[in-house]
Amino acid sequence: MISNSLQDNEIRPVVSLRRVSRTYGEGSGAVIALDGVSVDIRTGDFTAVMGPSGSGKSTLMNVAAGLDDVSEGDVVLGGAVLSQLGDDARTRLRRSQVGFVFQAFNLVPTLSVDENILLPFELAGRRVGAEERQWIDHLVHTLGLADRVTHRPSELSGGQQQRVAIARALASRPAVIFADEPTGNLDSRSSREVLTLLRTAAREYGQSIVMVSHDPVAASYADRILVIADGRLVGDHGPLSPQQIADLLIGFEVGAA
Ligand SMILES: Nc1ncnc2c1ncn2[C@@H]1O[C@H](COP(=O)(O)OP(=O)(O)OP(=O)(O)O)[C@@H](O)[C@H]1O
Repeated sequence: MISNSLQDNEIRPVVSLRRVSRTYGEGSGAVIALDGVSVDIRTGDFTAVMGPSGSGKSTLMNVAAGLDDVSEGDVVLGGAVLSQLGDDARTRLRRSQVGFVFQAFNLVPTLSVDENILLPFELAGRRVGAEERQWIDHLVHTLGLADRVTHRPSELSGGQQQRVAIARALASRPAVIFADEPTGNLDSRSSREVLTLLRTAAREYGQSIVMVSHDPVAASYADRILVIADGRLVGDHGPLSPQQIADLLIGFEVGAA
């Protein structure tokens, strides 16, 4: 059963989806990627979004982050209804409220580690204040990147590159970070480091994180696990073990067949 998360937590959710549908294409070729999804993403939670391939996970992330439009329903991010904002206002809101971590790291190859981490400030046309600089230095140290700040991404391991991407996402303290398969390209040791880091960011810094993943081990680090199948929200769980998550997903793969 899907719990009513508003009752579970009195703090305002960081993102709310209200009866959100997203259809791609038209007529007989139309694909319903999301079908009437309502969910509150709780502030300070590390939330995993799971489901079979093609179930709508990336679409959910893209509409929740304001990267894609909804066909029906509303997304409320940082107190604003995204569909009521023009493109510029939405871009500004995204820059100030949202951080991203992707499987492909998305670091700028010609910039150093430090410059990559500062990129969101550059894009927002903001100067880094003294307190922010302290926070970034703290992140760089905590993430074991202190002796790498002048290096280029190509000089780092995959795990180190992903840590830079996470430092960049955390640097401006966005309201929410969306991570799409953040450990997809990493070996198991680097994956564990990155997942521990995301969990620590939620627990110690109150950072809200939404992670899309196929991997039951990755999702076992989360506080909450949402399961999507055929564009619908079909499960909403507290922390589970990798085995419990794998069993859940097998149920949906079989159910969908
Ligand atoms: N731009 C698009 N145009 C047409 N169809 C799309 C588009 N984006 C997604 N879809 C379709 O919408 C459905 C949901 O796709 P989505 O990428 O959200 O699934 P997913 O759960 O993230 O899949 P995967 O785990 O394989 O990445 C799929 O059937 C997909 O083919």
